[in-house]
Amino acid sequence: MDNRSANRRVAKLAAHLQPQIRRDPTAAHKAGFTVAVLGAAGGIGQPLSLLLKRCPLVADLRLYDVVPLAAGVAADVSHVNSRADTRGFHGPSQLPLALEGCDLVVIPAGVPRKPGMTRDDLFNINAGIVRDLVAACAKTCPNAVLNVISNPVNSTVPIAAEVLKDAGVYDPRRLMGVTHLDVMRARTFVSRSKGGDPNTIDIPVVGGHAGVTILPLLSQTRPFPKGGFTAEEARALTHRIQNGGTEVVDAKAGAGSATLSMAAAAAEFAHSVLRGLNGERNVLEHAFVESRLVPGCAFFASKVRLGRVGVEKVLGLGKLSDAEAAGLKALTPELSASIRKGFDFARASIPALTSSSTANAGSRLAAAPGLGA
Ligand SMILES: NC(=O)c1ccc[n+]([C@@H]2O[C@H](COP(=O)([O-])OP(=O)(O)OC[C@H]3O[C@@H](n4cnc5c(N)ncnc54)[C@H](O)[C@@H]3O)[C@@H](O)[C@H]2O)c1
Ligand SMILES: O=C(O)C[C@H](O)C(=O)O
Repeated sequence: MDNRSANRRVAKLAAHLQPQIRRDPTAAHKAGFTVAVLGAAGGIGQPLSLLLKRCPLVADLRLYDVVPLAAGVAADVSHVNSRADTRGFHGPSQLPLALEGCDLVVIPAGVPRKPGMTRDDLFNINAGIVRDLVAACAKTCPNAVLNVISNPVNSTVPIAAEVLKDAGVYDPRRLMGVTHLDVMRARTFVSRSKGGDPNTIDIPVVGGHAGVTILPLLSQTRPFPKGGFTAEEARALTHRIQNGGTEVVDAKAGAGSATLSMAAAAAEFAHSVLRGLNGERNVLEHAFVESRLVPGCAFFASKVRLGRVGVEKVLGLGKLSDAEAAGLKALTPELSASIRKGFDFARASIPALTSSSTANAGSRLAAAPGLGA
């Protein structure tokens, strides 16, 4: 065979293999992603770090906390035999090192609820923690996807958005509040009461992440249970899903809130984000993101399609039952007020945060497409 026909055969083979390489989810894993957990020594942070160490898409895992235990957690997790290089960082001086080059930053830093508290009662402490951590992300890894777990999510995500805008690096596609635990709870409680496989049952949970702002759309359960839901079943299941967090807070009796189930939810959600960044098509999850779905709510949780840029598309709410439509109407004032509270806090405290970044404000924002739907 002469050189030219050999080259043609190689080119033909390469062209034939290329689509397979693109489709093969393991093909791009070779590079892997750099992921940081901020609050890694905490109740969520520790099991989340362990689960991320096991994630095949993570090549470099950075575990950061304000307490020195971060180093111990990293030493411990690093012995798990997976490819992710794992290092611990602690204290603000090491935060930029933890964030350098990150593709994804997961933020469970902050205080949890005790019995009798609402998530909003955490605002005074957690708002400042999230503001400062996101400011550090804006500076060191402005292109990273941020997954915000710290409560109250309905306010901390708007705070994060304002901080990113102030730094001129806001892209709504890369900012997500993690509401996946609500989806997991819906799958668990509905499949237990009505049958179905909790791994595959699909139940949209929309709105926000606090009490009545958590709105499961049981009428859209797929596969739909035989006989459907009676009004009483739908009411009881909705109530349980909305109060799943309080159920755990009360059961832990002052020792914290959901940590293990949340770590599982955050790890599963992070894995989906990385699958999207990795080029996998049609990765669908729920997240609290910038949205135009509901007037008055600049952020809203709904089904989203994840891709190479983060959130590729905010999907619609579908057809609601009468009870769900009433639930949506009822949640809007509370969610809207929580979002406004986050915006107001950020706007009031940002001038103290960064004076030099103000000149850049909006430069990237202007270029970033909004998340419509
Ligand atoms: N989104 C959700 O569905 C969901 C579910 C469960 C819990 N949460 C929230 O997650 C947060 C954490 O819960 P937890 O049980 O892990 O609490 P925790 O107290 O066990 O852990 C929090 C960790 O954050 C660290 N931390 C505090 N300030 C920090 C800072 N500035 N930088 C870095 N780390 C910092 C602490 O040292 C601690 O290790 C709470 O706000 C809780 O309400 C959200
Ligand atoms: O309920 C909490 O305070 C923690 C979390 O938001 C949850 O839903 O479990």
